[in-house]
Amino acid sequence: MTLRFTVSATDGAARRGRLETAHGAIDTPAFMPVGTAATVKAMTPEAVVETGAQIILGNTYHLMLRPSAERVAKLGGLHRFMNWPGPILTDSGGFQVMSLSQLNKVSEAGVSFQSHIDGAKYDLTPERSIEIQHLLDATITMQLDECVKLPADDKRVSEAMQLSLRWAERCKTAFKLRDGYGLFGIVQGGTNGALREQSAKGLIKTGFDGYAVGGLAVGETQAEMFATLDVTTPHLPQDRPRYLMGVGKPSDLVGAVQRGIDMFDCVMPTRSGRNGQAFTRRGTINIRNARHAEDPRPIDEHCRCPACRNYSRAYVHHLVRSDEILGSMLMTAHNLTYYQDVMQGLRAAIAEGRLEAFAAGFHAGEASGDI
Ligand SMILES: C=CCOC(=O)Nc1nc2cc3[nH]c(NC)nc3cc2c(=O)[nH]1
Ligand SMILES: [Zn+2]
Repeated sequence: MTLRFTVSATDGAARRGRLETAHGAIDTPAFMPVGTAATVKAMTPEAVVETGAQIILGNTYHLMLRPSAERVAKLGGLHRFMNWPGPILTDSGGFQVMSLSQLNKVSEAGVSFQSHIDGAKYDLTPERSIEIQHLLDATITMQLDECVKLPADDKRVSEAMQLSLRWAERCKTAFKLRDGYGLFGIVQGGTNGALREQSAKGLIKTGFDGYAVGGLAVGETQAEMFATLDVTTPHLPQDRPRYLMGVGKPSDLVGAVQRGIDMFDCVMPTRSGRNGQAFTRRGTINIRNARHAEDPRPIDEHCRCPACRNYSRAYVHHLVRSDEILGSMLMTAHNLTYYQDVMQGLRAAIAEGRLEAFAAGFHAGEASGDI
């Protein structure tokens, strides 16, 4: 095994773990800020470290188009290029090809598409995706998969899941084994328990360093997402990390950790932060709302972030309303800090066997309003 994952405590299906990689260790459950174009938008690497994040996500689709994987490799790889010293997980590009590119077509060979930037044509095969992620020097590489938007009929979901299994094999064959680097398979199967079990068993037979749960947060309800996790994670190995992609809002994180998920990534804290949405222990506020225009209090008086330590809601309201760059910086730092504090709370609660009480307190806080 090239990635060492140890579970130090469990509480129900939840696990407190640690993943050792070539670029540093990750305490799980962990949230990965999204660094799409080799940057976590509006944040320097130092600011990202200060939030408590240990690992970030890079997007293969964006980087292969601009500046290209070959150029990043020539410049020493993604860690050097963006001065991020810790682990980086890169996606395989498949999901973003389907959601961002034009004229994309899926075949047994892979996905062909035209760049949304300049219309240039690309063929992304499992082998090329692995090669691109190798050129980026990704710490954790993701298999190329086919994710189906929900709702979809079982036949469609089953075909995509079987294709993803065949691509998983090809990715494993193409992946260069290096100590401290890993390759994750992706479980597909929509909200269908039998298809999820078949996918999990197929991936385990091939063997991966970690297992992602794909095909969720694509239009289903939170209840459907949780129900799918309930019939998926029990089939996954206890001694390997589980990664739920594209999730989510804070209550998604709490519920998914309770169902055995160890890793997350989501654009919500960064993207919605730039749009004025601030996450707090008592729910979310939109700082653009007029009621904050003269509020001298910080966004969250318990928060340790640069925004809450040094600025009023009134000032951040002014910055965001004025579309000032500092507004994006402060909102992003706040939201990422809040997300990391939720993860830290979950890790401590699992270690001390009080996850249920933590979750109850979390939900009570979110429902309390008066923010
Ligand atoms: C992202 C890391 C590695 O992912 C892949 O290489 N492929 C992949 N990405 C996804 C991303 C998702 N975002 C959401 N909601 C915002 N749902 C998603 C589902 C998938 C998926 O099924 N596969
Ligand atoms: Zn804050």
